[in-house]
Amino acid sequence: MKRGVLIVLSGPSGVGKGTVRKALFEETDIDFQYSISMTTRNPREGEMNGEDYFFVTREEFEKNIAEGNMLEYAEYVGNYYGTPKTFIDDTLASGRDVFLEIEVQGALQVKEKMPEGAYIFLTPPDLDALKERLVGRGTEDMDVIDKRVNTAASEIRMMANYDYAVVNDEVENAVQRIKDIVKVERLRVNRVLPEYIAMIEEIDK
Ligand SMILES: Nc1nc2c(ncn2[C@@H]2O[C@H](COP(=O)(O)OP(=O)(O)O)[C@@H](O)[C@H]2O)c(=O)[nH]1
Ligand SMILES: Nc1ncnc2c1ncn2[C@@H]1O[C@H](COP(=O)(O)OP(=O)(O)O)[C@@H](O)[C@H]1O
Repeated sequence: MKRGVLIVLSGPSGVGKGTVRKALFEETDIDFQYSISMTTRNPREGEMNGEDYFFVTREEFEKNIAEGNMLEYAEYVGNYYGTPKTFIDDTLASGRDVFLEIEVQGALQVKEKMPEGAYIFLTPPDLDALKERLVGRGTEDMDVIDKRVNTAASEIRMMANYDYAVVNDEVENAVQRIKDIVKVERLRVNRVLPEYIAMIEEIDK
């Protein structure tokens, strides 16, 4: 059976990953399964357990790491964030596309394990715009914002390790660029896979 495409959207905090992802999921012509991450950070106002994140204690998170349940995890500005493994494996195996929205260290860990995915780095037009977005969102204190902006400077250097870079100037533009990338990835998978299967069948004869 055809495997789903793994789409990984990453980039610095405040660049607009969540905003772009939500806009993308509102498009009617896409059908991605969103991977809900696990985190030890506190829920923000309006966030729901099991919808935005699985909110857990540090002990619970460390137990999941020890039991090998995480595809990847990272410690980011004092909290753990990670991707539960089973959902990804099962969903891809069932032929559906999976969408991950994670920070840079985690995305690069996934790339090591699953290089066949489409790795997209969402970048701000510039660092001033990034800081303005974090301040404008108003969900973190100034010292956390400064830490996130400092982290962003080193994250942006990792852009070269991705397959695609998308500038989030306007949300609609970023959404369209990601849709175009997924079209290309589907073509790539659908072109390579039948040839590969034919080759295996030939060898098996
Ligand atoms: N490695 C990793 N990073 C994640 C995961 N889930 C979310 N993140 C990232 O962790 C960072 C902090 O997330 P959060 O506190 O929700 O802030 P926000 O994404 O800036 O709104 C962001 O860059 C997220 O994309 C995950 O499962 N694994
Ligand atoms: N293209 C854009 N132009 C201007 N502001 C944006 C854009 N994309 C997102 N934002 C704003 O920037 C802030 C951070 O966006 P968010 O999606 O929470 O980022 P992330 O998930 O990457 O941390 C939010 O207040 C959001 O409304």
